[in-house]
Amino acid sequence: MSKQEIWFVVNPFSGRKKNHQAIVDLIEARLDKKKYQARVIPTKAAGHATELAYEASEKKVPYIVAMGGDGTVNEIAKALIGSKTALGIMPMGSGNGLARELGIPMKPKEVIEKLNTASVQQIDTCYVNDIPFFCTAGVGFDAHCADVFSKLKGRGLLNYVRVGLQEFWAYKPLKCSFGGNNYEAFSITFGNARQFGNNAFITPIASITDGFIDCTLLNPMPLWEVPFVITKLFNKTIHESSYAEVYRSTQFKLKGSEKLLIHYDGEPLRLDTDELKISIREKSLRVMI
Ligand SMILES: Nc1ncnc2c1ncn2[C@@H]1O[C@H](COP(=O)(O)OP(=O)(O)OP(=O)(O)O)[C@@H](O)[C@H]1O
Repeated sequence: MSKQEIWFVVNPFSGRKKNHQAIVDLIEARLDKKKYQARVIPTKAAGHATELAYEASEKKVPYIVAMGGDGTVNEIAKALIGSKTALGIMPMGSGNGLARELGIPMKPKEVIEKLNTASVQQIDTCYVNDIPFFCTAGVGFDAHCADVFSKLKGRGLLNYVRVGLQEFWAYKPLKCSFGGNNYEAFSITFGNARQFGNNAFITPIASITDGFIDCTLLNPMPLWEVPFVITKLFNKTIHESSYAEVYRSTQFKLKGSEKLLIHYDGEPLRLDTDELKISIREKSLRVMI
């Protein structure tokens, strides 16, 4: 059997205090050399991973592994939509949403073992306007926190929780019209996958292969209810909360009262429009599992 090319695209700045070189050494030592011919490529700047993924796809490289956090995964995955090149993930970030959703282990040694016997599956891709996302995207409190979080030096779940608690006090609900109703919503999240990352299941009954987008709208809640809602977020029952409204469709539209701040796979972005269209392209991304 001829060897198959596999590229490891490494974001050297991903993760907190991660030893990227030690993981590269582990890949060289443990990746099945009879099966794969590996190439390790560090990114030079934001956006470089997307260029490399387009190049891999054009050159018909069968596999490209994103070695980084959800930002790097998103950069690579968006270039592979509709391509024959399959995405692998070596999780290095703090959320690792898509990796967790696909059952990819968090320990590098176990990831390499899994890559050695990997099969390829096709998953759906969602879009917020024309921006692809693979786990979740949304507006409201989560987008606001993603924006605050992106300006911090510290990463990790603890910092997310800190930002969330700090921002809750001053947060003003999002005025918007959605599904024919006017809302002042705490947050509205669209899920291709079930979780934000960190095993926080915001759309817990979503499936990444069903051709549908799940939506969880959270209505404003008093502070004393927050611990109960957070518990539901982590034990996959937020859809049963009395503050939640859940919807499933192949398309959603939303109109805000000003230019919208969104997050897509945890990356914040201020749009130039007050309108959102969420859509889906079924089974459009090949992933290694
Ligand atoms: N060489 C580079 N120099 C500067 N920025 C880079 C480089 N390579 C990638 N990036 C950018 O770094 C951003 C964050 O990367 P990534 O999500 O992989 O790590 P992370 O922030 O540690 O993970 P998480 O968001 O899960 O905490 C990405 O949006 C990407 O554009």
